[in-house]
Amino acid sequence: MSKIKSDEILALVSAAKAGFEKAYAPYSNFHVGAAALTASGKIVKGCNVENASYGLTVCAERNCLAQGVISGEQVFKALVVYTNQEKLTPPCGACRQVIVEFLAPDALVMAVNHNNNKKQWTVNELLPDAFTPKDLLEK
Ligand SMILES: O=c1ccn([C@H]2C[C@H](O)[C@@H](CO)O2)c(=O)[nH]1
Ligand SMILES: [Zn+2]
Repeated sequence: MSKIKSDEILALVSAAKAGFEKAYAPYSNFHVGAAALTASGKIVKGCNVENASYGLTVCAERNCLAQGVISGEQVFKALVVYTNQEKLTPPCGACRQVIVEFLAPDALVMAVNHNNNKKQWTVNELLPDAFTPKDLLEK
């Protein structure tokens, strides 16, 4: 597991909570925020954005990483997911694949809730034997 400073974790949790406050989830009423620490030390955030055409919903984690890419960042050191659920929210399968694209296998992914309960994984624990950009290089 790559080491992230405790003040960076605090800042990530606070940004993920700010993302959570912006969630657009009128259909599920399941609000999610996410924040990521970029390789250059910036923090980007996201929230889930649902749609009347339910399948078009985009999770907080993917919106967060897309926001990072839009702001010029393509490498992230950690990702935090914030919900107000007693049971901590792990990234869904689609998000795990996108996380693998932009975070190293030993990077930190953490779920946190309104009670400050926390659970953490490495990227590799969330999606072992992932299909990655490297798999595209083989002929
Ligand atoms: O890790 C997760 C899990 C779910 N959701 C969203 C998708 C949908 O809007 C709602 C319920 O699945 O929560 C996320 O944003 N991240
Ligand atoms: Zn997801």
